[in-house]
Amino acid sequence: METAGRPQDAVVVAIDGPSGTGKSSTSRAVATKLGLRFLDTGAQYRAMTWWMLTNEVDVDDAAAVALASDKPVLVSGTDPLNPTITVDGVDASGPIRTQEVTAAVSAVSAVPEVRARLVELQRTACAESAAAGGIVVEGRDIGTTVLPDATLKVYLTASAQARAARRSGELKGVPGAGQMSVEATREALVRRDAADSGRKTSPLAKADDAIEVDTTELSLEQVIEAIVTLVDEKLKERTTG
Ligand SMILES: Nc1ncnc2c1ncn2[C@@H]1O[C@H](COP(=O)(O)OP(=O)(O)O)[C@@H](O)[C@H]1O
Ligand SMILES: Nc1ccn([C@@H]2O[C@H](COP(=O)(O)OP(=O)(O)O)[C@@H](O)[C@H]2O)c(=O)n1
Repeated sequence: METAGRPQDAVVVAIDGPSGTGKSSTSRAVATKLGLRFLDTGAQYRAMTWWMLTNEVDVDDAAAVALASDKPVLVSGTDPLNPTITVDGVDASGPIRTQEVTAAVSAVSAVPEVRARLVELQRTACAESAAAGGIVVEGRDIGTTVLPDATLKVYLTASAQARAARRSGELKGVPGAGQMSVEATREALVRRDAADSGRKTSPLAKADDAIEVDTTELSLEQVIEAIVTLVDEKLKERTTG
């Protein structure tokens, strides 16, 4: 019997965790290795935030953000080798990584109307990926809210110091991202994690059935291997019932 492409056979991997734990890099690599699609939901919240800033919506005015939240047309390309994001047809992959967007994104992502809109896009991307075998989706609330029936849920952690060192190393190569010391980067990411964990709607949280992986002492390659192994184990459980 032909089973490929059936939604119930698709592999859905949810990867959540705070900033700099390695969600994007590991998710892309896992999706590439397993031949799955890839979705960076943080990029969508960043794109929404960029649109608000560009259109002079006060990001601290939740009512104004809510009112504008259905205006931007966001499109995410889910090829892990070339993930893309456009806003109103314009490539937003560069502008969404600036410090201005990073500083404003937690306020925008706390607005329930923004979340409702983006969660719908995320579930649609997941449903569309079934024909390709499935998807790796990364963010803050994928296992708890967006895809509670995911095949595998992983919650990545790492010490704040390790995360800050990784992030500030990475930002050195991004034009327009601005330069910050490791200490300033650490303070900014701890502040953002607190805002993301403390919001009312769908906060950053580990799902009860997520497997926690502390990446502080692991190389990127080790984290990728660990997650591929966890997916394999889940698929074996499926076939053995
Ligand atoms: N296990 C790891 N060890 C060392 N560096 C890592 C590890 N995982 C990710 N990185 C690096 O840390 C930076 C942030 O990773 P990223 O995947 O963007 O994290 P997140 O999506 O959780 O914010 C990137 O430069 C990435 O290459
Ligand atoms: N599923 C998600 C993903 C991101 N976000 C928000 O989007 C922001 C940016 O996410 P990101 O994944 O690009 O953050 P980094 O850790 O990569 O800098 C987060 O700080 C959250 O405020 C969210 O609320 N829910």
